[in-house]
Amino acid sequence: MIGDKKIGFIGAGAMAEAIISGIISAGVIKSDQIFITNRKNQERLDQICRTYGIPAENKNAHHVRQADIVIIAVKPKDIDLVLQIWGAHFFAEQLVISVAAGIPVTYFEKKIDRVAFIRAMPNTASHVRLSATAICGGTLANSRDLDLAHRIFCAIGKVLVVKEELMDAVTGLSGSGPAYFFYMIESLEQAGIEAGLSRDVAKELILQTFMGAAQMLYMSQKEASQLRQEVTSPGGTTMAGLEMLNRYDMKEAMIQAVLHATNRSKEIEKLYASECKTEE
Ligand SMILES: NC(=O)C1=CN([C@@H]2O[C@H](COP(=O)(O)OP(=O)(O)OC[C@H]3O[C@@H](n4cnc5c(N)ncnc54)[C@H](O)[C@@H]3O)[C@@H](O)[C@H]2O)C=CC1
Ligand SMILES: O=C(O)[C@@H]1CCC=N1
Repeated sequence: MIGDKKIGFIGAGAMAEAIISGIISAGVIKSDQIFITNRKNQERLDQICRTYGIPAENKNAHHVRQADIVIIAVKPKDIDLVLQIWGAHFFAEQLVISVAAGIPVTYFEKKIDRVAFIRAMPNTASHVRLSATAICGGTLANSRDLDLAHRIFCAIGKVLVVKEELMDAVTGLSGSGPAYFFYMIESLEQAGIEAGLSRDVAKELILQTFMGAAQMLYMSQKEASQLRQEVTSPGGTTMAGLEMLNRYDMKEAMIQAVLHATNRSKEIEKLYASECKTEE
């Protein structure tokens, strides 16, 4: 799907691994088309290469620099160092995709003005090709670049092209989203145990219930609220359970979680956007 193009990863952490795992299993790329580098942690690089069949010689910063597409997957705090070290090496025909939360595309463009940048916000479900990814392009990113990014992320889930101003909300909702679900599952596991089930049984029941409910909603024309009502018999067990979720204001907790995460992304963005201005 992306032909013989090479993809280079700067950063070999959780998000890089999720993307690598997804694109290899989707068959969009062969392992030997992937190049990767990581700061300091050689063991981590070795582990990723072993797991995904990436040839040992591809763990090479020089090769990553030569890749057709470079995916920057380091924490926002490490972006500056990456741009310092790598900035001079990016070349005009390259497409650079950043998955860093909160870093505006203009920040990259101010530092390096000859390269097409795309900001992407996937999530770790890329691993299993079920990511929800949003992308937006910088000023030099043309439709061919967006199409290329679209094809990469489409292979590992759903892709939405959004205006950059929406990226913080995307980050707070679906970028961080898997963590909210894992947290709910952790809580439900504990609940199952307190209700008398073993951890294994509780986990199996919850997982199947989540997958079933998600699939039902996905396939149905009905709203979540309607499906919820169909589970809730008057005076029954679900009503008793939901009463507690309302008493402890679970809805408000979820809303605040997403808004707080969105604001955190905005804070990071402001930090970098203001730095762009002072450099003008
Ligand atoms: N983990 C997640 O669920 C998601 C993360 N992201 C974004 O992806 C980026 C990476 O996040 P994670 O993978 O979770 O972080 P991580 O900490 O697991 O991985 C980052 C990796 O980058 C390496 N690194 C740091 N500086 C480097 C440099 N100068 N050159 C090469 N490698 C360097 C670190 O050694 C580390 O292995 C972040 O910007 C985050 O906002 C986006 C969506 C979801
Ligand atoms: O927690 C974070 O900052 C990253 C961005 C989205 C998910 N993880």
